[in-house]
Amino acid sequence: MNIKEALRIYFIMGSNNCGHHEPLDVLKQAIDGGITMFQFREKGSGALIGEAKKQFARDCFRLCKQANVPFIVNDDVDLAIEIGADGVHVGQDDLDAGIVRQKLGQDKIIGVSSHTLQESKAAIEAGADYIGMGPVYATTTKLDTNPVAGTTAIQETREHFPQFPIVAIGGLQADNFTPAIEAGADGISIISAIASVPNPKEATEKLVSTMKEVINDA
Ligand SMILES: Cc1ncsc1CCOP(=O)(O)O
Ligand SMILES: C=C1C=NC(C(F)(F)F)=NC1=N
Ligand SMILES: [Mg+2]
Repeated sequence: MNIKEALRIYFIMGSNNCGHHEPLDVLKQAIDGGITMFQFREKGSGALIGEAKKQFARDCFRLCKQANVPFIVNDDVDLAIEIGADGVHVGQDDLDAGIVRQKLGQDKIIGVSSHTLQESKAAIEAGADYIGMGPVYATTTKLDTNPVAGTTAIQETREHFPQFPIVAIGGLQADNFTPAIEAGADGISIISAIASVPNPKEATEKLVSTMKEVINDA
């Protein structure tokens, strides 16, 4: 699969991000609306744990599999291995990407959060398949984000790594993500602009159509 195309509209969700609908209904609507990849990110206040988390992950994975949408697990490498996920996303304070690669093998997707050129270099050398950079704008979805970064770090990493897959994250909406793409991101990752709106399908369709205007092969 072409990772850059998978990064175009990368939906991230946990049960506590869903405002108006049952989580599985939100994911179904996002898939119907045209998301290109999904990250299962069950963390923060009220997050499911243990068997309930595992079952929710399996239910999300089933919806993604039926639609050929790659399914990535945030942080929890053991859960990813247990359910046969397509990959894992780790942050700077999680397992090193090199160790994750040893555990997952070559044919899985490994994403790493990066905030600086230095962190991007380290992630790329460790064998990451993509990096997530942000937060581009202010967000209340993740309470312990780094300071709002704008698109500078994306631009700097793009200048040093012209072809490496980069996805932007943080406060992204249909009406504000274009600068991140112009700075060099291959796609956008979204939580609240899809998960917490009254009509997730419609919101996703708007993101997809806007992305097509910005990237003509999207
Ligand atoms: C997980 C994460 N990492 C940096 S910002 C963020 C939250 C993005 O959520 P939203 O798309 O609702 O701003
Ligand atoms: C903190 C995060 C930063 N970036 C990404 C992604 F968009 F997938 F790269 N996911 C996260 N959970
Ligand atoms: Mg993490």
